[in-house]
Amino acid sequence: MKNCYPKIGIRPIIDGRRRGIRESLEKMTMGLAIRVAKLYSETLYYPDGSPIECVIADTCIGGVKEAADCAEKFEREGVGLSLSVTPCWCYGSETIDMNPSIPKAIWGFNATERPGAVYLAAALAAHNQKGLPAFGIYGKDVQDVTDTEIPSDVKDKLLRFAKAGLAVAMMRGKSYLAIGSVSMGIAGSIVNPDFLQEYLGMRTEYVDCSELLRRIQLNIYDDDEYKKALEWTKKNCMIREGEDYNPESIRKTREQKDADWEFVVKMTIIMRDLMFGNSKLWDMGYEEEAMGHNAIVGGFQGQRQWTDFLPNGDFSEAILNSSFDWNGKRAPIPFATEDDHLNGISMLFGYLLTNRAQIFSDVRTYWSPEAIERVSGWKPDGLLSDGAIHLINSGSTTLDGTGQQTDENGLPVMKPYWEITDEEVDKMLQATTWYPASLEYFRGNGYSSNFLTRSGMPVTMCRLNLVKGVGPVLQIAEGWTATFPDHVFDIINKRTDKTWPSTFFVPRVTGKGHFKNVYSVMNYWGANHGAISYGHIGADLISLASMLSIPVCMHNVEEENIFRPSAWNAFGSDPEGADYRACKNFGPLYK
Ligand SMILES: C[C@H](O)[C@@H](O)[C@@H](O)C(=O)CO
Ligand SMILES: [Mn+2]
Repeated sequence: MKNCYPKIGIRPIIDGRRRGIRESLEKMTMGLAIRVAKLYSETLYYPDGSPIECVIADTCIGGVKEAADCAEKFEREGVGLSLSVTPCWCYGSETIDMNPSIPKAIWGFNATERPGAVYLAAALAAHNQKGLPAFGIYGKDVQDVTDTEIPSDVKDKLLRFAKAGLAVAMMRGKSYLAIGSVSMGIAGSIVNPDFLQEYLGMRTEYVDCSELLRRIQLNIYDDDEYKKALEWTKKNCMIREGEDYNPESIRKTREQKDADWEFVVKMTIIMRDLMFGNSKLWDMGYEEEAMGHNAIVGGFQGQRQWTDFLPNGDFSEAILNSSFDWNGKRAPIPFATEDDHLNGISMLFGYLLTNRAQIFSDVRTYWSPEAIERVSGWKPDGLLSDGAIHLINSGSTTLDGTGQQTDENGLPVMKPYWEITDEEVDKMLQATTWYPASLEYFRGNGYSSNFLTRSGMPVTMCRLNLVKGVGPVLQIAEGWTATFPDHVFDIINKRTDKTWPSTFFVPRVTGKGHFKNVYSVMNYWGANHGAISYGHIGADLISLASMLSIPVCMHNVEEENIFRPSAWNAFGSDPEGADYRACKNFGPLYK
């Protein structure tokens, strides 16, 4: 099946003067475009694991007619972002990409024989004057005009721009599927269709939770898949059902517990079908249900009306967010607990930038070194010497968050699904215990995944918040996962919800501002949830936020890695304030 992901459009720009100049530059200019396309298709992947596709303009672009022909080709071919490349002087506003809704960048080759950098500056000035933000890429070192290498500083920027631009293009036109309504007054679960529409180009689809019940009661799911899923769940999850910590007086019977397992497996299939549709339902005569909601991310209210009498969504959310299920390894599905769409979208950002599963967590407790020592007698050292933030949540924590995948050096990692081995899938399942839900919270039972994330993974926690009068803002904290010695964890774990998965997060601190210390990161976090991605992806998130006109209110990314459209430089020399002013000036992409 041919994928319909957006492509990267590459525009070789040339000096239009015939009878000498243009002819002498054709090969070199087209060569640059071909080399960038090669870099992209060899380095970047779509969420299904297939290589990124590029479309190069049919001719070099020396003037407006060729720019228009290229725009027409890009439209036809489904281009979602464009990169212009040139080694020479060309004609600024006559050649730039004028499509206002796709991210744009220009690479001006740094050679001196022909002035690519002069074009870059002229074209960026034209972009800024016309209110069409574009990223400028200019290598630090002069290259020979015959040099076919792309220097590493240029590569970094080319890739950062492409990853962020592809994320913008991939979410556009898709839906957030809200199953249920507002959970326990959590502001992030007041799903905001204007934000999704104007900033992300996305729809909001709402489905009442009763749709899950209808499909369960009327058997509107693929029964063959259900049987297969239940077998798999028996073999891989039910055998790791944890001890029932509930008071004996309210414990469920074995029969009830087994029925609850069957129920949560059905819920998982139905939630996925609601998001993406399922052709099997068409064959069963449910043509409308077979279509799904064209979702790319979703969330489930759960608490309280549903969980007060029916099994909770913990199993379903954890499995949807993982890189595998009973059908084998597959792309993880960003899915938010408590229908916190702001965390769901934060997860979507991380997912689209990395192709990796995302951890959803409550940002629960700051454990200071003093408090750790007081309760456990153990004095934290090393990574933990300034304490840690305990991330924990009943539902959506992906099983990839166990940290049971390893890289070539044996270090814990969360990989794109196509790089995960079957053995690693087994390890993730083995590291997870499924506890009967805490019935005081979840009267309807369900099963919560429990594990402790392995220490030493570089991770980035991010979070979108909506602030009246400002709009969306993004916060970003890069850091690492950490663990305590077993006896210390045991003490800490028993003080909290011991049926839930735990990740201890130590942000990289800077000694000042929001990142003064670990405490300040917790203290300045803007909501009860965070989305955690593998890797230090703060710089990619910053580029993505700037494309979407979302200011970043808190981050710990080194200044030299911050890459925003050139116009941002015209809003003052304090980068954070300039970001706010630029985002306000350009406004949401789809307004
Ligand atoms: C069981 C509780 O209601 C939790 O779900 C609650 O602490 C939260 O997760 C709040 O985000
Ligand atoms: Mn929560």
